[in-house]
Amino acid sequence: MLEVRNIEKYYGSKNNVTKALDRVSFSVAKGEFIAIMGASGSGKTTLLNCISTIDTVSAGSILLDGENIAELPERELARFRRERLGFVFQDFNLLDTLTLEENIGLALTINHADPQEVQKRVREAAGRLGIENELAKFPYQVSGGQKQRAACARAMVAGQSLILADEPTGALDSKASKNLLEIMSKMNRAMSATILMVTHDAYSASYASRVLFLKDGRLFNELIRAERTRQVFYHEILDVLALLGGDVSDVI
Ligand SMILES: Nc1ncnc2c1ncn2[C@@H]1O[C@H](COP(=O)(O)OP(=O)(O)OP(=O)(O)O)[C@@H](O)[C@H]1O
Repeated sequence: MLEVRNIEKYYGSKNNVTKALDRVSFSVAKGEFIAIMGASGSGKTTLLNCISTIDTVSAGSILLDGENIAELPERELARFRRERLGFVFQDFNLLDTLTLEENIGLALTINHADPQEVQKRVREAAGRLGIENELAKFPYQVSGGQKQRAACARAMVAGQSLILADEPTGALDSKASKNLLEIMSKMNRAMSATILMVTHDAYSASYASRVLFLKDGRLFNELIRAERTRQVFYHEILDVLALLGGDVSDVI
């Protein structure tokens, strides 16, 4: 469903060019849970920003459900993001003046969905994520973990094809992180949600079904979990990170 073909991304001008992505190619099947890892500056966020249409590629193409997103006209980008992509960011990105219920249903409301249908879908998603009793509250009235679960509900409530998560556990303590990762892997297994998650944390990555490693803007390696337990997979991820170099204490 997602095909990244030979993408390159340069920043800067003539005399001062940074090659952030260098001929990166991979594809993602529906229902995969993919983690993208790599040292600081390896291009993870740039890759996610290009896929989310927040940034544009310098060369190559990105196809989502067969559609080349680089060719989408500017005026269609907002709708494309709202309808096809779900976002989960480190800092939650919920609107402070809306309740969790309103936040989760925002994309549907903007699309003029029937209010009763919005309410039904929001409650269903909230129920799956265990925040059905928090819906009337504002973001400042709930915990970080609950905020992030609301962000996950928002990311899937409109039937978005792809959930993009950038360091989703970055602002959570270890208990809330574990809880969120279990929820994400449940969304992935039970609802076939397709998830692409950037993380520098091996523990978070061990919940994915496949891990892509970036080094200096290039794909360096990939690991597939297959039937291995999460614990075994976690140790394999640490081994690749050690190979990648850099400070291991920086990545666990
Ligand atoms: N807007 C920009 N202008 C110029 N250079 C940039 C810009 N954004 C990123 N870069 C450069 O591109 C490279 C990749 O950056 P990117 O943010 O994608 O890395 P990352 O792997 O997400 O790092 P981190 O883990 O620290 O967030 C880096 O060398 C960075 O300095």
